[in-house]
Amino acid sequence: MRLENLPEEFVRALPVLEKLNLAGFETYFVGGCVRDALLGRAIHDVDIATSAYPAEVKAIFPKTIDIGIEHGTVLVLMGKSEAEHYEVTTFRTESDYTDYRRPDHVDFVRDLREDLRRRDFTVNAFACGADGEIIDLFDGLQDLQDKRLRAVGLAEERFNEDALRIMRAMRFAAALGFEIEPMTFQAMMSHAELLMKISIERIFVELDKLLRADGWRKGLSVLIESGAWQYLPDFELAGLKKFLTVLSKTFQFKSSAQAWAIMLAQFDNISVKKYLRKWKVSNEFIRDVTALTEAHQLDKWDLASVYKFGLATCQLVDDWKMAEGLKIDFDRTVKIDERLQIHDKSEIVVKGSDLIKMGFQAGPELGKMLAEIEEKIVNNEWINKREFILEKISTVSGI
Ligand SMILES: Nc1ccn([C@@H]2O[C@H](COP(=O)(O)OP(=O)(O)OP(=O)(O)O)[C@@H](O)[C@H]2O)c(=O)n1
Repeated sequence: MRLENLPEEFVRALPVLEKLNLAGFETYFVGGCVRDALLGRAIHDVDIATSAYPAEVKAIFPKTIDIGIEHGTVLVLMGKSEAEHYEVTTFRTESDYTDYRRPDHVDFVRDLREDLRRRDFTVNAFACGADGEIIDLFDGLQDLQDKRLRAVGLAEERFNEDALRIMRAMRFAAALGFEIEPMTFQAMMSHAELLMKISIERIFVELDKLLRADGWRKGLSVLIESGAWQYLPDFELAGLKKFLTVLSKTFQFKSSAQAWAIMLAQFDNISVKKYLRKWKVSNEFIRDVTALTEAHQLDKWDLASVYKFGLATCQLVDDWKMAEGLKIDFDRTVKIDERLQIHDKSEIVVKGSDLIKMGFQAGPELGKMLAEIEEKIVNNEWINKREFILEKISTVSGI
């Protein structure tokens, strides 16, 4: 089968393939980009695989960067400004995964088949030549047509090599709307425990992508049915099942923080902060999820709460509450935000130094005064104008 119209991302990368081909090396587009091209989906990264060894790739292109040379990957810089760059990886086999996540070493090979057979799923194991010809050694095209996710070769072997693939399977089921082929699913169940060997950061990335996918309910159902949920930090079966039922049928998460906040809201008695620390996510992410969780507990927005959480967070909470079946007045939230004179402390025209000049002592009293000014401005009791505020302060404090 031939891809008649190469996607624009492939066309741009063609000079890389052509140069390598001309030098006598077999070279293909591989992996997820070919899958997405066949499905007509957006292409994120264009991955290129070649029979040329890294030193040979480097000899062909004037500008390269060694980004993972021990794994056979060289970054090739193209175009006038070198703005375009492509990962070019030598065909390789990987041997002995004693830790279930990283190969003990990789061997470079000249044979494309060797490279493709170590890949996770048949729909991720295509190669596509410069002419658009699809190489499909494992019946991936049939699986693509039947919307089936199937491991390449023996599923147990693929999951033993890298247990993260168990999470990838449910993520692809969610993103592509595919069913997981029974033998592959069996192997997911029997190997789920290996997820404990995988770094929590990598698992987070997959679970997060799953939640952001159109078919997140399907992905979560696979997480539950495969038993894999038991190997994620303190996951609760009852909470997960509830999560599948509390939102309107067609609901899609608008941000990762929103997805995690809603999921964790279904778990009994957890501290969001403590819980997310186990996932080793950034402080910023913890802050975002905590804010959504807190804001969700409020009944109605007012000037102070819209100021505290910010319009974007309030709108995500409105969206969440609507999905829970509540009647929401989205305009009201915007209008409250529009009535705010400031959206951040830094916008207050009077500073601590002004108060010190007026005779205030630096210290807790000054802090209290500044907080009071902020509160009065937020509630529109005071105008955020210098003379107005200074006048008010001298009246209040008698200075
Ligand atoms: N644990 C993994 C990760 C990746 N791959 C192979 O490497 C390719 C590229 O991996 P990656 O970029 O992580 O995923 P994609 O399949 O490209 O999907 P996406 O870009 O949507 O994440 C995959 O298609 C697959 O062939 C694999 O076999 N096993």
